[in-house]
Amino acid sequence: MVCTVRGLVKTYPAARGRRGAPATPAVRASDGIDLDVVRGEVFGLLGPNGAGKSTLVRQLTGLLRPDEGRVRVLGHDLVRHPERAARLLGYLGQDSTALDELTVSLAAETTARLRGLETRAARAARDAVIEELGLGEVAGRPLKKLSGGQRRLACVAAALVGERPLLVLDEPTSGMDPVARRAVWAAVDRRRAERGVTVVLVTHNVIEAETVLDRVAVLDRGRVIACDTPAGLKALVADEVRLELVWRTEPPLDVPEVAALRKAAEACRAAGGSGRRWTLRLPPDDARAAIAAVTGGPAFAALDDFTLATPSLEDVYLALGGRAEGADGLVKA
Ligand SMILES: Nc1ncnc2c1ncn2[C@@H]1O[C@H](COP(=O)(O)OP(=O)(O)OP(=O)(O)O)[C@@H](O)[C@H]1O
Repeated sequence: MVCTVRGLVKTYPAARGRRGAPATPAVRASDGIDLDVVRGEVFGLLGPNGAGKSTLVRQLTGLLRPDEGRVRVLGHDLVRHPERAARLLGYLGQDSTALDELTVSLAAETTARLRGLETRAARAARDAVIEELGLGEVAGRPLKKLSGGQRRLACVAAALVGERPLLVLDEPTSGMDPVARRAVWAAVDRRRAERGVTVVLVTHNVIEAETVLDRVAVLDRGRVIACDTPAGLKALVADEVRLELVWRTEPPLDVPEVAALRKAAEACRAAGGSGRRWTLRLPPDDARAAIAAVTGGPAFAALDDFTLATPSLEDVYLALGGRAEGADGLVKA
């Protein structure tokens, strides 16, 4: 086992409001979390904004001390010895400004040196990761002068450089274009395949979650509400399909079938079932009947588009009772 978490509890204390700002209540951001991550797997943490994902990974990396519970990484107790984390894992936080003044090249080289590589080895590792992530053109520029996506990519390069048996990446691809995202996932996958590196990954992006992750823990309000393979999680909602309807302007609610569907759309409001775009989760037969109703009758003129899809992790998340406002974040990211 690379990483074991038992009974993890972390409460951020209440804060008094200052200068007219409202007081904030205490938040139990980790509420009794148990997790086991095995060697060589890409383990995802999925959940809405504020679910407690970053709080969890910051405790996994020794940066935040839990109130209760145990964190063991590669045999080390990181609650008692948080300083050991730096030797064991490569961490990419949500916003990393520490490297801002350095050039991409120096950021990678310095990190490699800090991880114990000799000068020559550090330079070789630097060149390899810059090439691997397609950063060659911007290698000589300081991070603070790069675009958001390039900057993030440079931080990924620094997180990956050197040989760490565990990588903890908090939304590594946020703000990146598809080419950069693909390069990051390929780099992660290569480390897993060639070196047996284990990866713990926070992501909002459901598509990514389905393609790169071996297992996923779904977090909600500081608790793990499900943990399985993407396929295993999807089996939870296998008897449903997702129907999306897009209306040209206002939905024709005077058509009885449409008015009836609105109720189902509101039940799925979390996924955007209001306004012009409706998302419905229905048993296959009901979805077929709904399509017949909106494409065959007077509603058709008002319909712009529709799609029918098998369930995604997002549907699983909703079926598990995830919060409405969070699901949006899951889809967009
Ligand atoms: N330093 C802090 N002080 C007080 N409360 C905090 C602090 N950091 C996080 N929180 C609260 O703890 C909860 C969990 O936050 P956390 O950042 O772990 O969530 P997250 O799942 O990573 O969210 P996101 O997807 O938005 O990054 C939230 O309610 C948040 O407001």
